[in-house]
Amino acid sequence: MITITELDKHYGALHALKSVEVDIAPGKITAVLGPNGAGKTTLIKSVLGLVKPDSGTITVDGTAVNGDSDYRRKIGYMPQIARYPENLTLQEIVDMIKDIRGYSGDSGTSKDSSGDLDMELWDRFDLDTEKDKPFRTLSGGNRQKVSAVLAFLFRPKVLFLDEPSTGLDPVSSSILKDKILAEIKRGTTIILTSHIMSEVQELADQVVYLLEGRIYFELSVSDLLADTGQQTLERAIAWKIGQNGAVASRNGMTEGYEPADG
Ligand SMILES: Nc1ncnc2c1ncn2[C@@H]1O[C@H](COP(=O)(O)OP(=O)(O)OP(=O)(O)O)[C@@H](O)[C@H]1O
Repeated sequence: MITITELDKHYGALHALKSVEVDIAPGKITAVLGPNGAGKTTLIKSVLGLVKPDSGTITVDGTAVNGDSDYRRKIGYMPQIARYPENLTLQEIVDMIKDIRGYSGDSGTSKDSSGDLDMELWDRFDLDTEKDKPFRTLSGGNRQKVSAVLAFLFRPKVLFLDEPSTGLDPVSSSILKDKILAEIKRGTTIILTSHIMSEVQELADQVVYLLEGRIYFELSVSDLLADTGQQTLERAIAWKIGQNGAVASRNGMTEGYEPADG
């Protein structure tokens, strides 16, 4: 579904992505993991066309990202921090996004008549009660909910969720997880980042682990648990990083270290 080859990105002197190669399988949940500053958001934003890589190629569903902006219509994106015009109400923000995407007419939300739009999260988060509030007055969690609604709204084929549960209460976070799992049944391809390993273990099929801008390993969650003999993803990753890290330092490698196969 998404193929990334030899992707490189510098921010000034900082080498944020180093010859990154990834193949994201269709219809699965892939978690892009790694420590703070590893390059996860840069990688995701490169696929979204929000960051311009120095070199390399990205194709989404067969379309080269640089050559065609229409591929973005297939993509939903829930950013790490939701930023929308602060003075618009929640309803106005949804209407604005619908306008931009060429949906007209019905200004309703949960009662959208076209049926093309997915308002399930709007209803489940009970956002009708918040719809007339300006965005600047919303709590952090409610901002996240708006962001989640907009990511799913146009029934995208590919969904990017950057730390989706941050700021959500447990009930809302469960609602969002149910929605993510339901989308997978519909055949959507989902890429998420998270620092909550229990959440990743619950949701993800595949893990792509980035370290200092490089792919450190790419494995299925089940293989990662089996290979490391650990019960939890958190322990499995700590084990793998510890083991590979020890090998790397024994060999005097850090910056240019190539991880062991799998
Ligand atoms: N616009 C920018 N200008 C300069 N440096 C940037 C910019 N965006 C990111 N960086 C740097 O690039 C590196 C990778 O950042 P990125 O946000 O991709 O990391 P991340 O893995 O998503 O981190 P986190 O887990 O903290 O969200 C970091 O060192 C960051 O400071």
